[in-house]
Amino acid sequence: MTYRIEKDTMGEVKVPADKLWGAQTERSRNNFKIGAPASMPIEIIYGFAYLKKGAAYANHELGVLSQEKRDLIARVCDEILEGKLDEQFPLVIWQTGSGTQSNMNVNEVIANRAHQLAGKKIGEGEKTLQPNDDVNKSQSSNDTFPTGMHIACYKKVVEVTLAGLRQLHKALAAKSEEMKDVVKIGRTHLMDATPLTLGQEFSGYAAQVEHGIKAIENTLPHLAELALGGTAVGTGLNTPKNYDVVVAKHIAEFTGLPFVTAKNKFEALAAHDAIVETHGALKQVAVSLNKIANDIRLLASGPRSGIGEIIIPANEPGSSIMPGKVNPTQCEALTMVCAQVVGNDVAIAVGGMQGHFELNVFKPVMAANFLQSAQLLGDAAVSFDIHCVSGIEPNKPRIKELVNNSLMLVTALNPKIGYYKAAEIANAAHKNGTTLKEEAVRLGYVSAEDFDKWVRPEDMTKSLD
Ligand SMILES: O=C(O)C[C@H](O)C(=O)O
Repeated sequence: MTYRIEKDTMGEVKVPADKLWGAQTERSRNNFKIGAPASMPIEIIYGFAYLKKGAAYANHELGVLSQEKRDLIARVCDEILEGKLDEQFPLVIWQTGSGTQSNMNVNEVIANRAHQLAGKKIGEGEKTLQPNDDVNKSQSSNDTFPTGMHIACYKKVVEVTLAGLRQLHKALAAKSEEMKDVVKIGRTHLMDATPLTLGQEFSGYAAQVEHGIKAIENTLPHLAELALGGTAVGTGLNTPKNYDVVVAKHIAEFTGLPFVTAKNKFEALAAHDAIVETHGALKQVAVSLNKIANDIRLLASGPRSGIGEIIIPANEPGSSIMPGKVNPTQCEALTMVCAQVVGNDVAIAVGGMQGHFELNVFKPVMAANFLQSAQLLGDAAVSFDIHCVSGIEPNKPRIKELVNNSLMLVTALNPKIGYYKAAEIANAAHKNGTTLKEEAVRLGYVSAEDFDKWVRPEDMTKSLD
């Protein structure tokens, strides 16, 4: 491999000649061989591209950066956002907790690429842009990294998570409507209970997802607050007047998202409660989806020896040894995602607890876990819709068999003959292996005609209508 020499305040560093990064990126590559190769999510780098471009525009607008430099920075940021420079960001999550090295990675790449765009060879002649003085002007890692985090996380939640959840919600609501007349036996404590419709059961799932969507949306105003302008400790040292408001305005314009400057920059640097808060809502969604997926796989269990009330799509052979076996694989994938999200929530909570004085230094791990959860939940919701929920069919004969057999239909007799006599009927039917009707008539508590009139599963589902 051929190298060129790059310099920083500590001296000279050999950098692969074909790469755009500089000395500080190379030091980080050498000093943090932890889980390499690159694990810093590219979305964070794209967040940086938005904010560096926004900073260049704000600095120019406020008179501290030339138009020429602004335009060069903006051109490189656009290239980053087009994905043209992805391989120039080789760093890992497990670096400085402020993300300084990733900030410098972006500064160095922008400076070197701008040098090329200015028609020069990297390392030759005076630098067109200085990474710290021009690209990082009016900034610190301490306010840029949280800004990049918020941009990346907000975009991911809106574009992937919420979009996926809305699709799944629609599918569950449609299934609920489609199966609104299918009367089935309810279960509480995993034991037979009174009847309800399959539509009612699925309406509960749809409502859970709807509440999850609202929970996420409720957190977005905090996530929309940007730390940029706080610089090193939140005071805004080395920024022109009004820079925080102007830079947030540019970032909002470039992203098309409602970003605003954080009301309190000290909070925005020292704590990442906004990340904890939105991820808390993602955890709520994971809890809901886990319950829904568990119910669906239990309802579909069998086909001969389980509950078997619904039929889920047979997407692939389930077993390498048992011919003809079909497994609830989408439920399994979804519940694994939920396990990961709940685990990520713990890592994020631990990270969020670690704000020491003016700076939280768990930024990269919090951002990476958040982005993973947001992506997985959105993707899994779509997959669960397409490959499972939309194809669910009720197994009507099995549902009917289980309803008609259920001892808990006896509950309909409570208002007619009282709880004790109804219990006597149920207990006798269970003990003797007979039907409720046989025992009700034999014990002389209800005539056959009244039984047929009073014990009607479909009527037992309607008290909420
Ligand atoms: O990199 C910076 O801008 C600041 C650094 O994180 C520090 O506070 O030491």
